[in-house]
Amino acid sequence: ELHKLYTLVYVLNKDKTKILLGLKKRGFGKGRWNGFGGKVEKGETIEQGALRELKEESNLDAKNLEKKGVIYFKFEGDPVIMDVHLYTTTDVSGDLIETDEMLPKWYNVSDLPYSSMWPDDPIWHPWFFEGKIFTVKFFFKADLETITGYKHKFASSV
Ligand SMILES: CN1CCN(c2cc(NC3CC3)nc(N)n2)CC1
Repeated sequence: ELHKLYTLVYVLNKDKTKILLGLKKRGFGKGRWNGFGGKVEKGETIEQGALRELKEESNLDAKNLEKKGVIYFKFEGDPVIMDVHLYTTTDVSGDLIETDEMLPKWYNVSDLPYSSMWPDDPIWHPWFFEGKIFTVKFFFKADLETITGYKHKFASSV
């Protein structure tokens, strides 16, 4: 099928009590808090794309990224599936800045602003915070709000 590759990077503090989110200021997902990421471009690996987007959107350099999963999104009436490759890191350098794309803010992982996040987040976040490696496929209505179903698998690697 038709798949378009995207990345999503969550930066956590060393004791994993806090997570860095960004408020998307324009484009797809404008007005929602999310991790950092974007499209994977020709000529780069998915991981290189994740590092590039983190740097572009937050000015942070991740020393290494841990692959945590792949989230597939199918939207009613759209044949193209979004493959969102999920990474995490606790090892970043550089000065966090607000960019044209993102307003950054550290959140307690116990108190995330789910009403201003994508509706799928509360479904897969528990698996992510439990350190599981997973794939999940969401079926959305065209309104980008209504989830008509999802199917997930736990994996040893993705
Ligand atoms: C480059 N970005 C990364 C993040 N991403 C999404 C999407 C998403 N839900 C889909 C219904 C839209 N949920 C989260 N948490 N992130 C879209 C592409």
